[in-house]
Amino acid sequence: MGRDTVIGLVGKPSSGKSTTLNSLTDANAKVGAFPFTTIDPNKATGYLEIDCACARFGKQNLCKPNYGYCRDGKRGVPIMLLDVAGLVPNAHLGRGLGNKFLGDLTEADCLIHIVDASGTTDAEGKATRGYDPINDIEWLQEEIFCWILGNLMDKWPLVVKRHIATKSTTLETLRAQLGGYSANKQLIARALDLVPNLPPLNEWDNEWIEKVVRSFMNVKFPTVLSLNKMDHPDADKNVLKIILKHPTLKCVLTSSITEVFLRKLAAQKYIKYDLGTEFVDTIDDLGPESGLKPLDDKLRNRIENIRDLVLYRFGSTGVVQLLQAAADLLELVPVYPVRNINSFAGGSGDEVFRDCMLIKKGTPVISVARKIMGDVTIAHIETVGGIKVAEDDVVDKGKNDILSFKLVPGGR
Ligand SMILES: Nc1nc2c(ncn2[C@@H]2O[C@H](COP(=O)(O)OP(=O)(O)OP(=O)(O)O)[C@@H](O)[C@H]2O)c(=O)[nH]1
Repeated sequence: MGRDTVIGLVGKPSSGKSTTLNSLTDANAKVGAFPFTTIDPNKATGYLEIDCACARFGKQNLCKPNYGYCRDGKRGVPIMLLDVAGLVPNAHLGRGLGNKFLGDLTEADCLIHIVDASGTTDAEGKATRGYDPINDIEWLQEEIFCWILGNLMDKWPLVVKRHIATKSTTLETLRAQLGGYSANKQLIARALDLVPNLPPLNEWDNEWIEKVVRSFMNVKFPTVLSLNKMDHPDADKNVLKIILKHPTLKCVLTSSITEVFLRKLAAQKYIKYDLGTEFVDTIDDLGPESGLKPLDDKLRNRIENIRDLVLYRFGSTGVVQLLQAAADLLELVPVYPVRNINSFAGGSGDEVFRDCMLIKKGTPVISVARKIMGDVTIAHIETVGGIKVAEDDVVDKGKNDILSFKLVPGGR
Protein backbone atom coordinates (compact mmCIF):
# COMPACT_ATOMS: atom_id res chain seq x y z
CA MET A 1 0.00 0.00 0.00
CA GLY A 2 1.29 3.48 -0.85
CA ARG A 3 1.12 6.14 1.82
CA ASP A 4 -1.87 8.47 2.08
CA THR A 5 -1.63 12.05 0.81
CA VAL A 6 -1.07 14.47 3.68
CA ILE A 7 -1.83 18.20 3.61
CA GLY A 8 -0.03 20.20 6.30
CA LEU A 9 -1.62 23.29 7.86
CA VAL A 10 0.92 25.87 8.97
CA GLY A 11 0.69 29.42 10.21
CA LYS A 12 1.77 31.63 13.04
CA PRO A 13 -0.26 31.63 16.29
CA SER A 14 -3.69 33.33 16.04
CA SER A 15 -3.73 33.30 12.23
CA GLY A 16 -6.87 31.16 12.37
CA LYS A 17 -5.37 27.70 12.02
CA SER A 18 -7.64 25.97 14.55
CA THR A 19 -10.71 27.74 13.16
CA THR A 20 -9.81 26.63 9.63
CA LEU A 21 -9.09 23.08 10.79
CA ASN A 22 -12.46 22.99 12.60
CA SER A 23 -14.30 24.05 9.50
CA LEU A 24 -12.43 21.57 7.29
CA THR A 25 -12.98 18.66 9.65
CA ASP A 26 -16.49 19.57 10.74
CA ALA A 27 -17.90 16.53 12.51
CA ASN A 28 -21.50 17.44 11.64
CA ALA A 29 -20.99 16.79 7.97
CA LYS A 30 -19.44 13.37 8.33
CA VAL A 31 -20.55 9.89 7.44
CA GLY A 32 -18.29 6.84 7.54
CA ALA A 33 -15.31 5.91 9.63
CA PHE A 34 -11.65 6.87 9.58
CA PRO A 35 -10.07 5.35 6.49
CA PHE A 36 -6.41 6.13 7.00
CA THR A 37 -3.55 3.83 7.80
CA THR A 38 -2.09 5.90 10.63
CA ILE A 39 -3.82 7.63 13.48
CA ASP A 40 -1.95 10.46 15.12
CA PRO A 41 -3.10 13.21 17.51
CA ASN A 42 -1.90 15.90 15.07
CA LYS A 43 -3.87 14.41 12.21
CA ALA A 44 -7.47 15.00 11.28
CA THR A 45 -9.69 14.00 8.40
CA GLY A 46 -10.68 16.79 6.04
CA TYR A 47 -13.19 16.40 3.23
CA LEU A 48 -12.31 17.40 -0.31
CA GLU A 49 -15.47 18.38 -2.21
CA ILE A 50 -15.59 16.96 -5.73
CA ASP A 51 -18.16 16.32 -8.44
CA CYS A 52 -18.87 12.63 -7.89
CA ALA A 53 -18.91 10.16 -10.80
CA CYS A 54 -22.48 9.17 -9.79
CA ALA A 55 -23.78 12.43 -11.30
CA ARG A 56 -22.20 11.54 -14.68
CA PHE A 57 -24.46 8.50 -14.84
CA GLY A 58 -27.57 9.87 -13.07
CA LYS A 59 -27.03 7.48 -10.14
CA GLN A 60 -27.00 10.03 -7.30
CA ASN A 61 -29.74 8.14 -5.45
CA LEU A 62 -27.65 4.98 -5.32
CA CYS A 63 -24.38 6.61 -4.29
CA LYS A 64 -23.37 5.48 -0.79
CA PRO A 65 -19.67 6.07 -0.07
CA ASN A 66 -17.92 3.79 2.41
CA TYR A 67 -16.05 6.86 3.66
CA GLY A 68 -17.03 10.52 3.52
CA TYR A 69 -20.36 11.52 1.99
CA CYS A 70 -22.15 12.20 -1.27
CA ARG A 71 -25.08 14.63 -1.44
CA ASP A 72 -26.74 14.85 -4.81
CA GLY A 73 -23.50 14.35 -6.71
CA LYS A 74 -21.30 16.51 -4.46
CA ARG A 75 -18.93 14.14 -2.71
CA GLY A 76 -16.69 14.74 0.27
CA VAL A 77 -13.62 12.54 -0.12
CA PRO A 78 -11.55 12.07 3.06
CA ILE A 79 -8.09 13.57 2.94
CA MET A 80 -5.56 13.64 5.76
CA LEU A 81 -4.71 16.96 7.35
CA LEU A 82 -1.69 17.52 9.55
CA ASP A 83 -1.73 20.29 12.10
CA VAL A 84 1.80 21.72 12.25
CA ALA A 85 1.29 24.06 15.16
CA GLY A 86 3.81 26.23 16.92
CA LEU A 87 6.10 27.43 14.14
CA VAL A 88 7.62 30.75 15.17
CA PRO A 89 10.38 32.87 13.57
CA ASN A 90 13.82 31.22 14.00
CA ALA A 91 12.28 27.79 14.60
CA HIS A 92 15.20 26.32 12.59
CA LEU A 93 17.54 27.49 15.36
CA GLY A 94 15.52 25.39 17.77
CA ARG A 95 13.40 28.28 19.07
CA GLY A 96 10.04 27.29 20.59
CA LEU A 97 10.46 23.55 19.91
CA GLY A 98 11.09 24.70 16.35
CA ASN A 99 12.97 21.68 15.07
CA LYS A 100 10.25 19.32 16.23
CA PHE A 101 7.60 21.28 14.32
CA LEU A 102 9.77 21.51 11.25
CA GLY A 103 10.35 17.77 11.52
CA ASP A 104 6.57 17.25 11.55
CA LEU A 105 6.40 19.02 8.20
CA THR A 106 8.33 16.28 6.39
CA GLU A 107 5.25 14.13 6.20
CA ALA A 108 3.27 16.76 4.30
CA ASP A 109 2.94 16.52 0.50
CA CYS A 110 1.64 20.07 0.28
CA LEU A 111 1.14 22.97 2.68
CA ILE A 112 -1.75 25.27 3.39
CA HIS A 113 -0.29 28.41 4.94
CA ILE A 114 -2.92 30.28 6.95
CA VAL A 115 -2.05 33.99 6.82
CA ASP A 116 -3.88 36.56 8.94
CA ALA A 117 -4.62 39.02 6.12
CA SER A 118 -6.26 41.52 8.49
CA GLY A 119 -2.86 42.57 9.88
CA THR A 120 -4.28 42.52 13.42
CA THR A 121 -1.68 40.06 14.79
CA ASP A 122 2.10 40.54 14.79
CA ALA A 123 4.81 38.01 13.80
CA GLU A 124 4.31 36.12 17.05
CA GLY A 125 0.50 36.23 16.97
CA LYS A 126 0.04 39.07 19.48
CA ALA A 127 -2.80 41.54 18.89
CA THR A 128 -1.80 44.69 16.99
CA ARG A 129 -3.05 46.88 14.11
CA GLY A 130 -1.49 47.56 10.73
CA TYR A 131 0.99 44.63 10.68
CA ASP A 132 2.10 43.72 7.14
CA PRO A 133 1.22 40.03 6.52
CA ILE A 134 3.73 39.84 3.62
CA ASN A 135 6.33 39.33 6.36
CA ASP A 136 4.62 36.09 7.39
CA ILE A 137 4.71 34.63 3.88
CA GLU A 138 8.39 35.40 3.46
CA TRP A 139 9.25 34.38 7.00
CA LEU A 140 7.74 30.90 6.68
CA GLN A 141 9.47 30.23 3.36
CA GLU A 142 12.81 31.38 4.80
CA GLU A 143 12.31 29.22 7.89
CA ILE A 144 11.83 26.06 5.84
CA PHE A 145 14.71 27.04 3.54
CA CYS A 146 17.14 27.68 6.42
CA TRP A 147 16.17 24.42 8.07
CA ILE A 148 16.83 22.24 4.99
CA LEU A 149 19.96 24.20 4.05
CA GLY A 150 21.33 24.02 7.60
CA ASN A 151 20.84 20.25 7.76
CA LEU A 152 22.64 19.81 4.43
CA MET A 153 25.49 22.24 5.10
CA ASP A 154 26.33 20.57 8.42
CA LYS A 155 27.55 17.52 6.52
CA TRP A 156 28.42 18.96 3.10
CA PRO A 157 32.22 18.34 3.14
CA LEU A 158 31.60 14.68 4.03
CA VAL A 159 28.80 14.38 1.46
CA VAL A 160 31.13 15.57 -1.33
CA LYS A 161 33.95 13.30 -0.18
CA ARG A 162 31.68 10.26 -0.21
CA HIS A 163 30.13 11.32 -3.52
CA ILE A 164 33.56 11.29 -5.18
CA ALA A 165 34.78 8.12 -3.46
CA THR A 166 31.68 6.09 -4.38
CA LYS A 167 31.44 7.61 -7.89
CA SER A 168 27.72 8.24 -7.23
CA THR A 169 25.45 10.29 -9.47
CA THR A 170 24.14 13.66 -8.22
CA LEU A 171 20.70 12.09 -7.89
CA GLU A 172 21.99 9.16 -5.81
CA THR A 173 23.91 11.41 -3.44
CA LEU A 174 21.05 13.87 -3.00
CA ARG A 175 18.59 11.05 -2.52
CA ALA A 176 20.62 9.84 0.43
CA GLN A 177 20.62 13.36 1.89
CA LEU A 178 17.05 14.49 1.14
CA GLY A 179 15.18 11.16 1.27
CA GLY A 180 14.54 11.77 4.97
CA TYR A 181 12.07 14.52 4.05
CA SER A 182 9.73 11.81 2.67
CA ALA A 183 11.00 12.65 -0.81
CA ASN A 184 11.29 9.87 -3.38
CA LYS A 185 13.72 9.64 -6.30
CA GLN A 186 11.27 11.17 -8.82
CA LEU A 187 10.64 14.18 -6.63
CA ILE A 188 14.36 14.86 -6.15
CA ALA A 189 15.00 14.36 -9.88
CA ARG A 190 12.27 16.90 -10.63
CA ALA A 191 13.84 19.42 -8.25
CA LEU A 192 17.24 18.98 -9.94
CA ASP A 193 15.73 19.30 -13.44
CA LEU A 194 14.29 22.67 -12.47
CA VAL A 195 17.74 24.18 -11.82
CA PRO A 196 19.14 25.32 -15.19
CA ASN A 197 22.80 24.60 -16.10
CA LEU A 198 23.49 22.70 -12.88
CA PRO A 199 27.19 21.68 -12.74
CA PRO A 200 28.36 18.31 -11.25
CA LEU A 201 27.79 18.10 -7.50
CA ASN A 202 31.49 18.25 -6.54
CA GLU A 203 31.69 21.70 -8.20
CA TRP A 204 28.77 23.24 -6.31
CA ASP A 205 29.54 26.38 -4.34
CA ASN A 206 27.14 27.84 -1.74
CA GLU A 207 25.13 29.58 -4.42
CA TRP A 208 24.41 26.32 -6.29
CA ILE A 209 23.57 24.49 -3.07
CA GLU A 210 21.08 27.24 -2.19
CA LYS A 211 19.52 27.07 -5.66
CA VAL A 212 19.09 23.30 -5.33
CA VAL A 213 17.60 23.62 -1.83
CA ARG A 214 15.10 26.27 -3.03
CA SER A 215 14.07 24.12 -5.95
CA PHE A 216 13.70 21.07 -3.68
CA MET A 217 11.63 23.10 -1.26
CA ASN A 218 9.28 24.27 -4.02
CA VAL A 219 8.75 20.74 -5.29
CA LYS A 220 8.51 19.08 -1.87
CA PHE A 221 6.29 21.71 -0.23
CA PRO A 222 4.01 23.26 -2.85
CA THR A 223 2.01 25.82 -0.89
CA VAL A 224 -1.46 27.34 -1.04
CA LEU A 225 -1.90 30.60 0.85
CA SER A 226 -5.11 31.00 2.78
CA LEU A 227 -5.54 34.77 3.08
CA ASN A 228 -7.74 34.51 6.14
CA LYS A 229 -9.95 36.99 8.02
CA MET A 230 -11.00 38.54 4.72
CA ASP A 231 -14.18 39.67 6.49
CA HIS A 232 -12.03 42.25 8.32
CA PRO A 233 -12.05 45.81 6.84
CA ASP A 234 -8.21 45.98 6.72
CA ALA A 235 -7.87 42.74 4.74
CA ASP A 236 -8.54 44.18 1.24
CA LYS A 237 -5.45 46.33 0.97
CA ASN A 238 -3.19 43.60 2.38
CA VAL A 239 -4.59 40.99 0.00
CA LEU A 240 -3.91 43.29 -2.95
CA LYS A 241 -0.33 43.88 -1.80
CA ILE A 242 0.32 40.15 -1.40
CA ILE A 243 -1.09 39.27 -4.81
CA LEU A 244 0.92 42.04 -6.50
CA LYS A 245 4.17 41.05 -4.78
CA HIS A 246 3.74 37.28 -5.21
CA PRO A 247 1.76 36.87 -8.44
CA THR A 248 2.75 33.22 -8.88
CA LEU A 249 1.68 32.05 -5.43
CA LYS A 250 -1.62 30.20 -5.25
CA CYS A 251 -3.90 32.28 -2.97
CA VAL A 252 -7.42 31.62 -1.71
CA LEU A 253 -9.32 34.30 0.22
CA THR A 254 -10.96 32.79 3.29
CA SER A 255 -13.06 33.66 6.28
CA SER A 256 -12.87 30.50 8.32
CA ILE A 257 -14.78 31.99 11.23
CA THR A 258 -17.73 32.60 8.90
CA GLU A 259 -17.58 29.00 7.66
CA VAL A 260 -17.64 27.65 11.22
CA PHE A 261 -20.59 29.91 12.07
CA LEU A 262 -22.60 28.97 8.97
CA ARG A 263 -22.06 25.25 9.56
CA LYS A 264 -23.20 25.66 13.15
CA LEU A 265 -26.36 27.50 12.09
CA ALA A 266 -27.06 24.84 9.46
CA ALA A 267 -26.63 22.04 12.05
CA GLN A 268 -29.05 23.90 14.37
CA LYS A 269 -31.54 24.20 11.47
CA TYR A 270 -31.57 28.00 11.28
CA ILE A 271 -30.30 28.04 7.70
CA LYS A 272 -29.90 25.86 4.65
CA TYR A 273 -26.30 26.21 3.51
CA ASP A 274 -24.73 24.69 0.40
CA LEU A 275 -21.07 24.17 1.38
CA GLY A 276 -18.60 26.11 -0.71
CA THR A 277 -21.22 28.44 -2.19
CA GLU A 278 -22.79 31.83 -1.51
CA PHE A 279 -26.20 30.24 -1.00
CA VAL A 280 -27.62 30.63 2.48
CA ASP A 281 -31.40 30.40 2.88
CA THR A 282 -33.48 31.11 5.96
CA ILE A 283 -37.13 30.55 6.84
CA ASP A 284 -37.75 34.06 5.44
CA ASP A 285 -36.59 32.82 2.02
CA LEU A 286 -38.00 29.29 2.04
CA GLY A 287 -41.12 29.55 4.22
CA PRO A 288 -42.21 27.49 7.25
CA GLU A 289 -42.56 24.30 5.18
CA SER A 290 -38.74 24.27 4.93
CA GLY A 291 -38.61 23.08 8.54
CA LEU A 292 -36.12 25.86 9.39
CA LYS A 293 -36.34 27.63 12.75
CA PRO A 294 -37.51 31.25 12.97
CA LEU A 295 -34.81 33.95 13.39
CA ASP A 296 -34.70 36.76 15.92
CA ASP A 297 -33.60 40.23 14.71
CA LYS A 298 -30.04 39.81 15.99
CA LEU A 299 -29.49 36.59 14.06
CA ARG A 300 -31.23 37.97 10.97
CA ASN A 301 -28.84 40.94 11.00
CA ARG A 302 -25.78 38.76 11.45
CA ILE A 303 -26.76 36.60 8.50
CA GLU A 304 -27.40 39.74 6.41
CA ASN A 305 -23.93 41.03 7.33
CA ILE A 306 -22.30 37.74 6.38
CA ARG A 307 -24.06 37.85 3.04
CA ASP A 308 -22.94 41.42 2.36
CA LEU A 309 -19.41 41.30 3.76
CA VAL A 310 -18.36 37.81 2.73
CA LEU A 311 -20.67 35.72 0.58
CA TYR A 312 -21.80 38.25 -2.05
CA ARG A 313 -18.39 39.96 -2.19
CA PHE A 314 -16.23 36.86 -2.49
CA GLY A 315 -18.68 34.20 -3.69
CA SER A 316 -18.07 31.92 -0.68
CA THR A 317 -16.12 31.69 2.59
CA GLY A 318 -13.28 30.12 0.57
CA VAL A 319 -12.72 27.20 2.92
CA VAL A 320 -13.99 24.48 0.57
CA GLN A 321 -11.96 26.07 -2.26
CA LEU A 322 -8.84 25.98 -0.10
CA LEU A 323 -8.69 22.18 -0.01
CA GLN A 324 -9.59 22.07 -3.71
CA ALA A 325 -6.65 24.37 -4.48
CA ALA A 326 -4.30 22.09 -2.51
CA ALA A 327 -5.62 19.03 -4.36
CA ASP A 328 -5.10 20.86 -7.68
CA LEU A 329 -1.49 21.69 -6.79
CA LEU A 330 -0.93 18.00 -6.10
CA GLU A 331 -2.80 17.11 -9.33
CA LEU A 332 -5.04 14.68 -7.45
CA VAL A 333 -7.70 12.86 -9.44
CA PRO A 334 -10.62 11.02 -7.79
CA VAL A 335 -10.47 7.36 -8.89
CA TYR A 336 -13.33 4.94 -8.27
CA PRO A 337 -12.49 1.23 -8.00
CA VAL A 338 -15.66 -0.79 -8.68
CA ARG A 339 -16.32 -4.51 -8.78
CA ASN A 340 -18.97 -4.30 -11.51
CA ILE A 341 -17.91 -2.01 -14.35
CA ASN A 342 -21.43 -1.91 -15.80
CA SER A 343 -23.49 -1.12 -12.70
CA PHE A 344 -20.57 0.53 -10.76
CA ALA A 345 -21.63 -1.48 -7.70
CA GLY A 346 -18.98 -2.55 -5.23
CA GLY A 347 -20.43 -5.81 -3.98
CA SER A 348 -23.72 -7.65 -4.24
CA GLY A 349 -25.99 -4.65 -3.44
CA ASP A 350 -27.19 -1.88 -5.75
CA GLU A 351 -25.15 0.89 -4.13
CA VAL A 352 -22.62 2.49 -6.47
CA PHE A 353 -19.18 4.10 -6.22
CA ARG A 354 -18.64 2.88 -2.67
CA ASP A 355 -14.94 3.74 -2.82
CA CYS A 356 -13.00 6.73 -4.09
CA MET A 357 -9.26 7.30 -3.85
CA LEU A 358 -7.26 10.41 -4.62
CA ILE A 359 -4.51 9.48 -7.08
CA LYS A 360 -1.91 11.70 -8.74
CA LYS A 361 -2.72 12.45 -12.36
CA GLY A 362 -0.46 10.45 -14.70
CA THR A 363 -0.22 7.42 -12.39
CA PRO A 364 -0.30 4.13 -14.39
CA VAL A 365 -3.47 2.12 -13.70
CA ILE A 366 -1.37 -0.87 -12.59
CA SER A 367 0.07 1.27 -9.77
CA VAL A 368 -3.48 2.16 -8.73
CA ALA A 369 -4.29 -1.56 -8.69
CA ARG A 370 -1.26 -2.29 -6.47
CA LYS A 371 -2.17 0.54 -4.10
CA ILE A 372 -5.70 -0.78 -3.68
CA MET A 373 -5.34 -4.54 -4.04
CA GLY A 374 -1.80 -5.10 -2.76
CA ASP A 375 0.42 -7.75 -4.28
CA VAL A 376 -2.14 -9.85 -6.19
CA THR A 377 -1.97 -11.10 -9.77
CA ILE A 378 -4.13 -8.93 -11.99
CA ALA A 379 -5.54 -10.59 -15.13
CA HIS A 380 -6.71 -7.34 -16.68
CA ILE A 381 -8.15 -3.90 -15.88
CA GLU A 382 -11.38 -2.48 -17.30
CA THR A 383 -12.91 0.96 -17.44
CA VAL A 384 -16.39 2.31 -18.35
CA GLY A 385 -18.10 0.25 -21.06
CA GLY A 386 -16.02 -2.81 -20.10
CA ILE A 387 -13.13 -1.46 -22.18
CA LYS A 388 -9.76 -3.02 -21.32
CA VAL A 389 -7.07 -0.62 -20.20
CA ALA A 390 -3.36 -1.33 -20.72
CA GLU A 391 -1.38 -1.56 -17.48
CA ASP A 392 0.71 1.50 -18.30
CA ASP A 393 -2.27 3.65 -19.33
CA VAL A 394 -2.49 6.58 -16.96
CA VAL A 395 -5.15 8.10 -14.74
CA ASP A 396 -6.54 11.52 -15.66
CA LYS A 397 -9.61 13.63 -14.79
CA GLY A 398 -12.57 11.82 -16.36
CA LYS A 399 -10.28 9.25 -18.06
CA ASN A 400 -9.40 5.85 -16.56
CA ASP A 401 -10.89 7.14 -13.32
CA ILE A 402 -13.48 4.35 -12.96
CA LEU A 403 -11.64 1.05 -12.84
CA SER A 404 -12.40 -2.59 -12.24
CA PHE A 405 -9.51 -4.93 -11.45
CA LYS A 406 -9.98 -8.53 -12.61
CA LEU A 407 -7.89 -11.03 -10.70
CA VAL A 408 -6.43 -14.28 -12.00
CA PRO A 409 -8.63 -16.93 -10.32
CA GLY A 410 -6.70 -18.37 -7.37
CA GLY A 411 -3.63 -16.28 -8.31
CA ARG A 412 -1.51 -14.20 -5.96
N1 LIG B 1 -12.37 38.14 11.75
C1 LIG B 1 -11.94 36.87 11.71
N2 LIG B 1 -11.38 36.33 12.80
C2 LIG B 1 -10.96 35.05 12.72
C3 LIG B 1 -11.07 34.28 11.53
N3 LIG B 1 -10.55 33.05 11.76
C4 LIG B 1 -10.13 33.05 13.05
N4 LIG B 1 -10.38 34.25 13.62
C5 LIG B 1 -10.09 34.65 15.02
O1 LIG B 1 -8.69 34.71 15.20
C6 LIG B 1 -8.36 34.25 16.52
C7 LIG B 1 -7.35 33.13 16.43
O2 LIG B 1 -7.97 32.03 15.80
P1 LIG B 1 -7.45 30.52 16.02
O3 LIG B 1 -8.18 29.66 15.06
O4 LIG B 1 -7.51 30.14 17.45
O5 LIG B 1 -5.92 30.71 15.58
P2 LIG B 1 -4.71 29.68 15.62
O6 LIG B 1 -3.86 30.00 14.46
O7 LIG B 1 -5.18 28.29 15.74
O8 LIG B 1 -3.99 30.12 16.96
P3 LIG B 1 -3.05 29.26 17.94
O9 LIG B 1 -3.93 28.21 18.56
O10 LIG B 1 -2.58 30.28 18.90
O11 LIG B 1 -1.95 28.68 17.09
C8 LIG B 1 -9.67 33.84 17.18
O12 LIG B 1 -10.13 34.91 17.97
C9 LIG B 1 -10.60 33.61 16.01
O13 LIG B 1 -11.95 33.83 16.34
C10 LIG B 1 -11.69 34.89 10.39
O14 LIG B 1 -11.86 34.30 9.32
N5 LIG B 1 -12.09 36.19 10.55
